[in-house]
Amino acid sequence: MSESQLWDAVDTYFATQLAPDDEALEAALRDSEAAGLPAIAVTAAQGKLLQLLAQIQGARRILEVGTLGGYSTIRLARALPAGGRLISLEYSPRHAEVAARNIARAGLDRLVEIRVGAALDSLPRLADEHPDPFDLVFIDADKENNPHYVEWALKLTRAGSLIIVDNVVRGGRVADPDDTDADVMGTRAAIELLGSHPRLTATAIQTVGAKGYDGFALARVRS
Ligand SMILES: C[S@@+](CC[C@H](N)C(=O)[O-])C[C@H]1O[C@@H](n2cnc3c(N)ncnc32)[C@H](O)[C@@H]1O
Repeated sequence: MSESQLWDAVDTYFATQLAPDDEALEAALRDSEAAGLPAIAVTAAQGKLLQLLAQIQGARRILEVGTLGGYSTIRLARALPAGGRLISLEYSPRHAEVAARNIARAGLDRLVEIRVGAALDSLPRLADEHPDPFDLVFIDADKENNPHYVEWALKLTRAGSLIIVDNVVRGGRVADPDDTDADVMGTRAAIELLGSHPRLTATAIQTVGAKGYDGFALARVRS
């Protein structure tokens, strides 16, 4: 068995025991695949981690950047109490359409709003509405804009809010200062911002699993 097959087998075991997909999550993945969306949603175990983090956080308001087919959106929205709210920003109208159906099937459409467009256009519009602060922000879209998304997350949160940035390892390239790939540079800039910003305290964790070698960063807004 190769290393990645082993990671996959252990992830499947953990997901089966601890984070099994129910009908709505399975259908979300199935319909996303049928609609030709890329298979780049978080894994089952990661989705459950997001749900647990939102629950531990007591999140009532969640902002997501990057909806895809709504798999992570469903996990996050399941952590919300009645009357909670999740706003998810998605560039692709096609992805948003598939996600909206998946979210409705999961019975979460009253809690979730998908806003279509480039997130860097949607975020200032959202800020203009002076929304109540978000308790958790999940950043999982175009990686080159990660530092901008962290900056916007800071504007839209409160002391104690949690900011999660996904896929920060870039196959290990994040540690290479000479790498000029836009996603790597965006991710490095986000990590450096998380580390240097006076209002944030953060860490990042490397992971292995069904999606191979990956990782995420976690930051708490401290003031
Ligand atoms: C990795 S996928 C999100 C996966 C999803 N969070 C999940 O785990 O189920 C990234 C998504 O971000 C969207 N995206 C890419 N660039 C974007 C942008 N500038 N603004 C908003 N969404 C964007 C892509 O269309 C894609 O659907």
